[in-house]
Order: sequence, then C-alpha cells, then structure tokens
Amino acid sequence: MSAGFGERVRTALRSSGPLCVGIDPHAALLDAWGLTQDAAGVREFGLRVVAAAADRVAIVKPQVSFFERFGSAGFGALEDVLAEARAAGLIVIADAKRGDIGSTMDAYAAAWLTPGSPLEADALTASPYLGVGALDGAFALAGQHGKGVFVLAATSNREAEPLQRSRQDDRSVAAGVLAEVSLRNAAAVAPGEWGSIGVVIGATVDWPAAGIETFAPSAPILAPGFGAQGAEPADLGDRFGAMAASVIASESRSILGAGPDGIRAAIEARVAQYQEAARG
Ligand SMILES: O=c1ccn([C@@H]2O[C@H](COP(=O)(O)O)[C@@H](O)[C@H]2O)c(=O)[nH]1
Repeated sequence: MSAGFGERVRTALRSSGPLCVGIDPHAALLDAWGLTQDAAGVREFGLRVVAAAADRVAIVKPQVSFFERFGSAGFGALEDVLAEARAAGLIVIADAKRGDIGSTMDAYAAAWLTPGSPLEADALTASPYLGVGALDGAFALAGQHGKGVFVLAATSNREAEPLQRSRQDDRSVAAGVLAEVSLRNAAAVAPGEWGSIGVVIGATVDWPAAGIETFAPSAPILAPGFGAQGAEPADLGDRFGAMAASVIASESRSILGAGPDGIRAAIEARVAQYQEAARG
C-alpha cells in the first residue's frame, strides 16, 4: 500500500526542506510580470511559477481566490496549473479554505480530493468554523485517496486572534481544533507515522498567547507567514521549537516579487537560507 499523505509530506520535507512556494497571482504581480489581468494571465503566471518551483522545492500552494476572480475561465486556468504542478511531481496544496456543513463539505472535498476530478489537488485547506466534525467526510475521502486536509487552527493574520484565542472548556479555540485533529490522526495511523490531517499555524503566531504551547502533532503543519508577513527562515526553530521538522514554510509574495526572470534564483536563495537555519 502506498504511503498516506502525511508520510509523503514527511519524506518531502526531509529530502527538499520546508519551503513551499505560494502561487498567488495578485493583480499587482500580474502587472509586474507583464501579464494580462485575465484568466490567460493567471494561467501563464501559475505555469511559470510551477516551472520555477519544480526540482527546487517539493510543495506548492496555489491560492484559489486569485483564479476564482476570473470565474469559470479562471477555474479553467487553475485546472491547468494544478495538473502541470502534479505532473511535475510537486505536492499541491489547494488553498481554498473550504468549510461547510457535512454534506456540502463532502462535495467540496469531492471537487478537490477525488482522483481524476478537474480540480484534483493533493490537499485542501479547510475552515473548522462549522465544527471540526463537519470536516469528517473530507478527512475520510482524503484518507481513501492518499490526500490531505489542512485545518485552520491558529492563522497568521492578527484579525483572527480574538476568535482563535477565545477560551472554552479551559482551552483556546485554536487548542481545541488542534486537539480534535490530533485525536483523528491518532486513530487513523500507526504509532510513529504522520497523519494526513494537517493543521495551519501561522509563522507569526505567538504559541503561548494562542494557548497552543503544549501541541505536539504527528502531522504536517502548514505555516504561512514567512517572507512578506515578517517571519524569516532563521525564526523557524524559535517559533516552532520541537515541531520545526513538521513545518511547511509557505511564502508567496516574497518569492513571486522577484519577477519571472528572478524567481528561480529567489527560490534557490530561500532554500539555502532554510538549509542554513536548519544547520543552526
Ligand atoms: O493563516 C494563514 C493561512 C493562509 N494564508 C495564505 O498564505 C498566503 C500568504 O501569502 P504571503 O504573500 O506569503 O504573505 C496567502 O495565499 C494567504 O491567503 C495566510 O497568509 N495565513
């Protein structure tokens, strides 16, 4: 039987390091890259980022919203980018932040996590605001197909703090999400293996303030917040401590801002900085 998503990510992090290149075709970046503000523009942008990322990193994270703004043509462009990235051997995390009641969530999961689906990715980001249990169908589908789900727990944006740090049953909401995810992973994999339900913890997050200082997952942590939002490769050890080896360090604007001619060098430089940081 092939390895589950969690174990695939673990292998990828060991061999290629933590950097995940975000594919975020912001309007300003399309202009800077000399591309058009339409579906053809985001398609070309995405394909160029995939070409630059392939063989330099193991994981990419397309931000769905920037494709969605061009409607069905934008989704068509995203389909091409997802297919190209997966064909290049990259692990593709679709950052769509889906979340709904169980049956509706199942349909979102089917769209992103079913082999052969037009929008097939390797993993999907999901919001637990309707309850972690509402995501159970998505977890089950992901497990069935060797895919993953990343559940938002402590996100990188400041606006999330009042909600995610609020307390119930003597723990923060973020800690509750992490605990529910950990229970499900522990039930799904053998001891020592990484589960396929990852979590999102921003690299900007103060763990004690978020009430998550005792969290020790056996699953990948998707960590946006490196680069443009302020965290640096050298901060990885301090911010994630014993969990540093579980971190997928996501960066978008800090790399994409190098432009089409500079992106390869920017990725290589950043990969080297993460290697340097890991050596201490
Ligand atoms: O907590 C979160 C969850 C997701 N994101 C997304 O990651 C990228 C960050 O882009 P940068 O340019 O590297 O800041 C973007 O797609 C966000 O929607 C996040 O920032 N924080």
